[in-house]
Amino acid sequence: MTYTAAVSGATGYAGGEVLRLLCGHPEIEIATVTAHSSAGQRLGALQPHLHELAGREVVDTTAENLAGHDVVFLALPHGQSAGVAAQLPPETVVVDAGADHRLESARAWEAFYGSEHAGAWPYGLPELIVDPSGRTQRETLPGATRIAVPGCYPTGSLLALAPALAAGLVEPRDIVIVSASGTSGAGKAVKPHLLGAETMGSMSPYGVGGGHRHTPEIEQGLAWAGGRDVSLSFTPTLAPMPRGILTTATAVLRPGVDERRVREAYHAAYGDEPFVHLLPEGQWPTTQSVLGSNHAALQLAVDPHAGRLVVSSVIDNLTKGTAGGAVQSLNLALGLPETMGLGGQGIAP
Ligand SMILES: NC(=O)C1=CN([C@@H]2O[C@H](COP(=O)(O)OP(=O)(O)OC[C@H]3O[C@@H](n4cnc5c(N)ncnc54)[C@H](OP(=O)(O)O)[C@@H]3O)[C@@H](O)[C@H]2O)C=CC1
Ligand SMILES: CC(=O)N[C@@H](CCC(=O)OP(=O)(O)O)C(=O)O
Repeated sequence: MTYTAAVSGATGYAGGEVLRLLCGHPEIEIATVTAHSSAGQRLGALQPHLHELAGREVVDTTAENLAGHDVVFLALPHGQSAGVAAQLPPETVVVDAGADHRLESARAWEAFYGSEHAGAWPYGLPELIVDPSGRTQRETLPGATRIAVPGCYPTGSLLALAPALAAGLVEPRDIVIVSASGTSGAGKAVKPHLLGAETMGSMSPYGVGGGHRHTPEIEQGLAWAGGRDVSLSFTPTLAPMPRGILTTATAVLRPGVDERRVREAYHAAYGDEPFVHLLPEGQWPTTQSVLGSNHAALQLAVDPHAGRLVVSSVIDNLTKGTAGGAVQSLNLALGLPETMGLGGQGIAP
């Protein structure tokens, strides 16, 4: 059976990546592409890399234009998805790349986003361990008709630390996470600090001091993984590259835990995963190796001097960090093979 899909935010970075992946998905037919200010234009003028779809007309993001599809992807600015989704029938599978339905805590939502909480949906990170028996979200997504795709930094951070927390190898408090992201993470809308002249050959932190809105989302996911009372310091940085996120996460080791035990836990968590790879010992991940693919690569070490576990992960913020994660979760929701349409490898050099 082929499913019809509408993709909203089709002219943006996240929507464009959803479309790129759907062009290679054998069971999804792209029926409608929507946006807002660019409605009426041809997609080829705005997403010139999507050759197959160049002639498609972009229409406005309205409930009428999104109606009648089996699947609707939302890749809209924060706060825009909830209103649109509420107008879609419950049987339509809605996959939201935005943040509107990621957080269970209304308090955290209001504190970090400053608007009314629209309620949480099933969270779309299939590899995430959600209870002490080691169950993953793979068991919770089949049949879901609403999916909240994780933020890009939370994807890299949760993949880095969830196995250690789930196995009780590290303390849930005093976690430190630093991530470097390519500038596409900020979207296409023009922002003065993201102009090429400002970002080329330069790196800078932002959202420093616990202010970034992904902090509660990472805490939530790590708490599901087994942390409870998780507290962390998260610092994002902008890196002079279009795509990719390198996350380095450290956590205090519980007494007596050595690197062999940690490595065993990560092998157990990810050994059979199609998209998450613990690299051979001594090989550290590079963002280049995952660009354009739905893969994540990790490496870990124990720092005996600091008594900390150090894990580095890499993802492509637009693929595993958004559109690839969205398609992976959609496949599970529809009962399709999880990897369908996601066969792409990284690109090099
Ligand atoms: N970039 C990334 O790496 C990631 C992004 N996301 C999330 O995906 C969503 C989209 O982000 P991104 O693609 O980067 O942003 P962009 O700025 O690149 O794209 C935004 C898209 O939304 C459309 N849009 C803007 N305002 C409205 C509106 N009022 N109604 C309908 N459509 C509107 C734009 O269309 P038009 O230009 O025609 O107005 C455009 O298609 C965000 O929620 C973001 O947080 C999630 C993870 C990672
Ligand atoms: C480099 C950069 O600016 N990145 C974005 C995060 C992108 C992402 O995952 O965003 P959502 O939670 O908005 O979906 C930021 O820090 O705001």
